[in-house]
Amino acid sequence: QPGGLYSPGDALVLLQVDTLERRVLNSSSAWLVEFYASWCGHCVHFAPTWRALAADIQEWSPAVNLGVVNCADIANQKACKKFGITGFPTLKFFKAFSKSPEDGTKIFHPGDSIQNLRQSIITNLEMHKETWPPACPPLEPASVEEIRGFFQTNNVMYLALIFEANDSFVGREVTLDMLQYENVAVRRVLSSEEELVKKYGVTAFPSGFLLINNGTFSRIPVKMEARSFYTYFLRRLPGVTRGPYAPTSAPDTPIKSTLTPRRPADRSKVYMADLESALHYALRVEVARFSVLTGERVRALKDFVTVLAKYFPGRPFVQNFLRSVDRWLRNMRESRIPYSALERVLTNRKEGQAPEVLSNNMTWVGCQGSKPHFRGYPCSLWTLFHLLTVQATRYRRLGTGPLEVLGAMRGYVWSFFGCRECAQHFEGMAAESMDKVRSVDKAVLWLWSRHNRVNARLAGTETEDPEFPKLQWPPPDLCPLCHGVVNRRHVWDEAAVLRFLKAHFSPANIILDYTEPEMVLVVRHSREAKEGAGERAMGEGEERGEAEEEERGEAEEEERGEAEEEERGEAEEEERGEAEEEERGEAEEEERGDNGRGEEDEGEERRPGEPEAAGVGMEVGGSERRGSSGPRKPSIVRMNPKTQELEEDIVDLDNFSELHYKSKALKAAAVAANKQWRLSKRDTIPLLLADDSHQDFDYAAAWERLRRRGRGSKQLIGALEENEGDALRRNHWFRMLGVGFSRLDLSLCIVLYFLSSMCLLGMYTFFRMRTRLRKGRPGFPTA
Ligand SMILES: Cc1cc2nc3c(=O)[nH]c(=O)nc-3n(C[C@H](O)[C@H](O)[C@H](O)COP(=O)(O)OP(=O)(O)OC[C@H]3O[C@@H](n4cnc5c(N)ncnc54)[C@H](O)[C@@H]3O)c2cc1C
Repeated sequence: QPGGLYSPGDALVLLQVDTLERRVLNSSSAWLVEFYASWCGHCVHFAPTWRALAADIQEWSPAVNLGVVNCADIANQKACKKFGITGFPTLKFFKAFSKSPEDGTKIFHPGDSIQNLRQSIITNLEMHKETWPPACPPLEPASVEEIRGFFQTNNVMYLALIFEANDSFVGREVTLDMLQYENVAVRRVLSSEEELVKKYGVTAFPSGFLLINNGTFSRIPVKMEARSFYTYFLRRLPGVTRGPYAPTSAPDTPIKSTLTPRRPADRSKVYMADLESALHYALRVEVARFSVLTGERVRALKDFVTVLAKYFPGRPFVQNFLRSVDRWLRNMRESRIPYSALERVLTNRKEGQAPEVLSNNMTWVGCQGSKPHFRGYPCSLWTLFHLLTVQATRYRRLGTGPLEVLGAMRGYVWSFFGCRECAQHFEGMAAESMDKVRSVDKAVLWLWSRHNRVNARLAGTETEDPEFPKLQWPPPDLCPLCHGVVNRRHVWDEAAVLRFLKAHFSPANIILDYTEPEMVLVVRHSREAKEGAGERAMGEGEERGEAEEEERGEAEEEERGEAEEEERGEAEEEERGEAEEEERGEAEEEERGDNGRGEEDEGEERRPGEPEAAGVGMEVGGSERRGSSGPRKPSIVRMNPKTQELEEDIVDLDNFSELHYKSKALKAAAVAANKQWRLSKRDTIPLLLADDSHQDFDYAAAWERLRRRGRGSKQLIGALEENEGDALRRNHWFRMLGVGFSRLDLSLCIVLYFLSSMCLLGMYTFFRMRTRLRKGRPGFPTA
């Protein structure tokens, strides 16, 4: 499993999307499957136990198999959803010959002890009623009659009897341990079976007796009356051999493993790639685990998306995306939202003058771990929420109170965060003190201090990436002023910490390295959306369980989604956009006022996503952004100077992409205007400005550079040409008439033609009448 916690060397079956159902359902053995997410700290913590359990019961495999599925692997996402997995780790037991994913029953693993888990497997095996796994020996206690006629009905040399109390598992464990061995059988006998106890003179429980088919018997001579001693003794008996069963440790399909190259990252920066990956994972993977969102989850999602739409300082098309999802959710009055309906909104579809796109790539940069299972999503989620708490201090007027962002985080973590034990820990901290937070500044500090508590708890555990030790943060090299010593004890200077957090989690400190350029995203996602629509249509036929949801979702989507998007959407966008703009403007003014008074040493305030000046106590941002205002030279990629050299190509490609896309956007705007779509001044002016500023850009040369760049670029070029081709095909009718003719132009021509004809006809009639009148006059008598 690429990036997973387990490897082919472990004694368990690594299941993937293509093997999960095939292996687990309709199997002649039972299965216990761990569904995990490689980024989940508790899964990392649990992995050694699961691995050890697999090794411990490896010999039970003809009766019960142990498997694992990494649900963090996007390829497995749908399969995990189908199996009803909403949190990690989840253990599900599937009886032999289970028919559907819903047949799995959750197994709780109190204390994560191997013994508890082993016993739990036995208890579940015993639940088989009609369809007992063929390779599993009987586990129920033996009776006097069965023992009496045992050698007549069973062709074995030995019968081992384990005398034990009713609640002991030793007998059943030894039975399963020996199931692959021939010429020997094992039965447990309860201490309450008096006749047998008396017959063999049993005085201690547990104790083992060996009966041979020649009628003799003796006590099993072991140092300790325990499972491993019995098993060891029985496996070495003369004539006892291992049967033809082979342990199932090899996976069906070869493991594809792609090593992700290490991306150089600067610890003093925040990376947009991490933040966008967090958004994608949170909205399209974590939320997607629930086929239907109800009650608390609906509220939690709405709150989360609202704070994102308000405060996330993203690239414009990401902000558009978030606002559009927020608008859709706010218009949803029902307390029940099928994910299939939400999914359509979360799929990037909107192109044109205001693209709404969120990448579905997961690229970790500042959150990249030394191994794939370290860091990643949880790291990016912390980063996202720190950023949001800081952004909320900048736009106080937009906020609804000091708990707005923290409350949204609490709701999100509780309702959706896949690491369920992490969610419980966080909820514990929130319940303890979150409601005591009285200001947005205090909210920033509350999250910082609680995160440090988590860091302290996890330091030195197996979830810690050795290359990124869990320190109390920020360390002195990042913020010397944050640290002090009083009475030889370390103390935090909270005012300095707050200033540092505000600078660190500010838009100016966000680096765009490794983000996908806008145009690449738009082209790729529109293609994926089309493919996705096709797949969904096919999938609906197959996935009967989900059919109802899908249908309802589609109907709702059709009724609501499209109507809302098209009818209400535009009007609301304008209204709300303008209202928020105003509010932001006011907030900014106010904040500027505050800054003028010198309360916060933060420099000029800006709207989310706009550049800002350097913060305090650290090097923030690149020089090209500092203090810039008005139209800037187009550069959507702000490279970290350290990686600039390495990534020269990416800058070039990104610049090209942006410029090309903007020119396309301008064309789209013209088409939109012709279609009589509403384009406000606010929309068109930046587009015109953008295009003017790019007039000297040589597209032909850029295309050529792309072409020369070989295989990697071919896909992109293909996609661009395909997209371009689509547009051309759509417009060919107009192109035949010549550039610049639109439907509106043609209609105006026809109307003018009609009016001028009418005018000529009128004039003709008028002159004709006058001539007639004149001709008739001489006939009249003159005075
Ligand atoms: C809500 C929540 C609860 C969690 N609970 C658990 C749990 O109970 N058990 C478990 O094993 N894992 C838990 N995790 C995961 C764990 O906290 C880490 O996120 C994960 O181990 C990755 O660690 P990391 O080294 O990338 O740094 P993280 O702790 O994820 O930090 C990410 C980045 O934030 C910055 N940072 C670090 N500390 C602070 C701070 N105090 N204030 C501001 N910024 C900071 C640093 O730049 C750091 O690189 C939880 C995650 C979340 C989001």
